[in-house]
This record gives sequence, structure tokens and C-alpha cells, in this order.
Amino acid sequence: MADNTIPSLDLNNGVAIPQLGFGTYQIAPADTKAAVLAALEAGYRHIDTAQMYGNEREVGEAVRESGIARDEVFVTSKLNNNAHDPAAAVDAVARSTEALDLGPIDLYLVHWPLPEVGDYVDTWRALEDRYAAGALRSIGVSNFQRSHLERLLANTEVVPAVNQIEAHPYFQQTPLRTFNREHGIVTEAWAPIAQGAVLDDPVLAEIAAEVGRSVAQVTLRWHIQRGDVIFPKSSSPARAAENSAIFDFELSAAQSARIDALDADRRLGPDPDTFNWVPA
Ligand SMILES: NC(=O)C1=CN([C@@H]2O[C@H](COP(=O)(O)OP(=O)(O)OC[C@H]3O[C@@H](n4cnc5c(N)ncnc54)[C@H](OP(=O)(O)O)[C@@H]3O)[C@@H](O)[C@H]2O)C=CC1
Ligand SMILES: O=C1CO[C@H](CO)[C@@H](O)[C@@H]1O
Repeated sequence: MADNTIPSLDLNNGVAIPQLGFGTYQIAPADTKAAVLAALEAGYRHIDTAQMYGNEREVGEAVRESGIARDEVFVTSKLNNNAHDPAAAVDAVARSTEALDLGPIDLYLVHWPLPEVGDYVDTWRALEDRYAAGALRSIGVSNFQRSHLERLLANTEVVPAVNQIEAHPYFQQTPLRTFNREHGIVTEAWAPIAQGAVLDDPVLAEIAAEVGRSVAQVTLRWHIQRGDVIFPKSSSPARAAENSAIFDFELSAAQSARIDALDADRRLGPDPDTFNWVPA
């Protein structure tokens, strides 16, 4: 474990995804290109963006200008909540593709199920069509609960490659992660350090002192050892580099179990069963 190489996982269609990526939520468009270039310089090879974040164009510019071969960088984007209608979804894929300007997008997600807005099954069929046409290398979902996935799996052909859900030590999502795994769906954990809420945790601080790492690094390492994909966000190149230096140490089973015991059913973001927000 001397080096710090980022491992990849295989999605259910055989496409490889780096287990660590760089999150770009709340990075302003004007700051995004520099932040993504710094992340790529630090060794990240996976960027998570969304139409909702308003920074796809700048993510694409950074990847294109980085000098790194296109097939060495994995880029995810997400369909915005106002594009669930199938025709709008097809148009949204075209707009994301144009904004990123990187050729086929590596992974494209339905950002939220929006259970009371249209029907996510129809939205998914539109993404299945774009996937079959080669416009998207992989397709997945985000914030889908078990009930949403069950309906999708029963009514459509392509099994989502990932389900990107809120998960961190205070909201561990154990049953949903198990369901994902049993169906060949990779779990991606958003807000892996709980948007900073775990940083003052005394148990995590104790473990950090034991392994000589920061609380953020210990928390991110715990996710990696659970087998999930993560993409912490930082606007600071120093913290982004810190967050990527997690592949040259390990947590013991006992240390991981102490983190497992922090689960507190503490959701930070919206509840996917009731979140039906659509931007104007
Ligand atoms: N699918 C979905 O619905 C959602 C997806 N996401 C995705 O997940 C990504 C990650 O989630 P996010 O909500 O950003 O939350 P994170 O858990 O990644 O936390 C980000 C916050 O932690 C701070 N931070 C990061 N690294 C460190 C560090 N080493 N030490 C101290 N503070 C640190 C950042 O501040 P600073 O920038 O100042 O370092 C920022 O305030 C998003 O960027 C986005 O790509 C997020 C939310 C919802
Ligand atoms: O990706 C996202 C960033 O955070 C927002 C607020 O929690 C979410 O709505 C959105 O899904």
C-alpha cells in the first residue's frame, strides 16, 4: 500500500469507474475550471457534475484543457428535475453533451425520482434509448429509494449502473446499499463527509489520531472500504489533495466498526419520497 493509486470498480456493463472522484456541487461556474484542473493535477480522474449545478461547461473545458487523454477521465452528469418528460430528457442529454463537449458522457443519472412529477419509468426509458444509441456510456439513478428501484427494475430493460444516494457516518443507508448490491447496482455516496458535519466528531477524531490522518481522510477511507464510490467536494486545492490521499493506509475492522456505530438516521438533504421540486 505504498503508493496512492485510485482503484476502479466495474459497473454492471463492464465500464470501469474510479472509486474516488471530485464533486462539484456549489462550485460557482467561474471557479469550476480552476478547481477541476487542480483536482486533475492532484490525480483525480472522475468528476461529478449535474445540469442543476450550472457548471457542466466549465467541467468540460477543464477536462479538455488538462492534457489528459479523454478516456482516462470519467465524467458524470445528471438530468435536471425539469426534464423528466421523455422528450425533454432527450433534449437534456443533447444539452449536457454539448455543454461538456467530451463526446459520449460516461455516466448520466436521473437526479431525483420526483415521485409526484410525471413518471420516472418513462424518463428512464428515454435514457435507455440514448444509451442504446451510444450517446451515453452508462446510465444510472440518484436518490432512488428501494420502492422506486423495484418499480424501475420491474418495468424496464437496463439495470441502473449506479444509485447515487446521501450516505455518511451519520446516515449509513445500510438496507438500501444492500439492495443496490444485490441487484448489481454500485452505490455512490453523496456528501461523504456530511458536508462537513462529521469533522468535529470525537470518535472520528480519536481514530484519526490513531492512524495519523485527518478526520476527512478517515471518513473517506471508511466509505472506500465499504466498497462505495465517493466524490468529496472541495474548493480548496489543498483539501482536495488531502481527500485523495486515502489509498496508502487502512482502517482495521475494529476501527470501521466504531464508525459503523455512529449511524444516527440523520439525513441532511431532501427526502426522496417527498422531494418534488422542479426548477422554473
Ligand atoms: N445526487 C445528489 O442529489 C447530490 C450529489 N452531490 C454530489 O456529491 C458531492 C459531494 O457532496 P457535497 O454535498 O459537496 O458534500 P461533502 O460531504 O463532499 O462536503 C463538502 C464540504 O466539506 C468541506 N470539505 C471538503 N474536504 C474537506 C477537508 N478535507 N477538510 C475540511 N473540510 C472539507 C468543503 O468545504 P471547502 O470547499 O471549503 O473545502 C464543503 O463545505 C457534490 O459535490 C456533488 O457532486 C451532493 C449533493 C446531492
Ligand atoms: O445534487 C444536489 C445538491 O444538493 C441539493 C440540496 O441538497 C440537492 O437538491 C441536489 O440533488
